[in-house]
Amino acid sequence: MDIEKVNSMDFGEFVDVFGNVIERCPLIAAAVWSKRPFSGLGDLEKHFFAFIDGLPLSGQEGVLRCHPELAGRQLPWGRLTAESQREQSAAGLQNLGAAERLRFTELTAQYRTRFGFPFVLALRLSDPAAAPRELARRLRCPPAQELRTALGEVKKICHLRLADLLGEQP
Ligand SMILES: NC(=O)NC1=NC(=O)NC1=O
Repeated sequence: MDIEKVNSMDFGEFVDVFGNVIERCPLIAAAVWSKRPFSGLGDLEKHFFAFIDGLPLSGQEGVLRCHPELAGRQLPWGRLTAESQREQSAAGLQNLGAAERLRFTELTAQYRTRFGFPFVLALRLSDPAAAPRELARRLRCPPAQELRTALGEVKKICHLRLADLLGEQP
């Protein structure tokens, strides 16, 4: 899809297409629509990122809380979105061994207890086998720093999903 097509979308079509580039946060696409016309992928994603950066702390934490836990567990509030399903299964997290899955589950529980939101990692840009080590490292970070790191991962996921939708190299 080219950027002219994006700029020609009405509100409903735009939110249908871009509503999940930030996991389960269609409001962000709804807000970004009013920033059209976009000059390209970079301009489009700049508006998604700016919306996140402009949120109050509660809103930024809310964006993170909309992300599914890793390790491919079914969510208490329903199934994974198609994008998350693809990203998590491609990362092989659904195939973790029993011991790995237990360690990962324990770490994600400690992480959520400490920070109040799930561990977010752009799986397509990271070595899945290193995910538990990355989780353990970030678990020790100060909350304000970890919030910034986690939002950075949300932006990486957003970039990849936008690149997919526009048919561009991520
Ligand atoms: N908690 C997460 O990191 N979730 C995810 N990372 C991805 O790359 N896709 C997800 O669903």
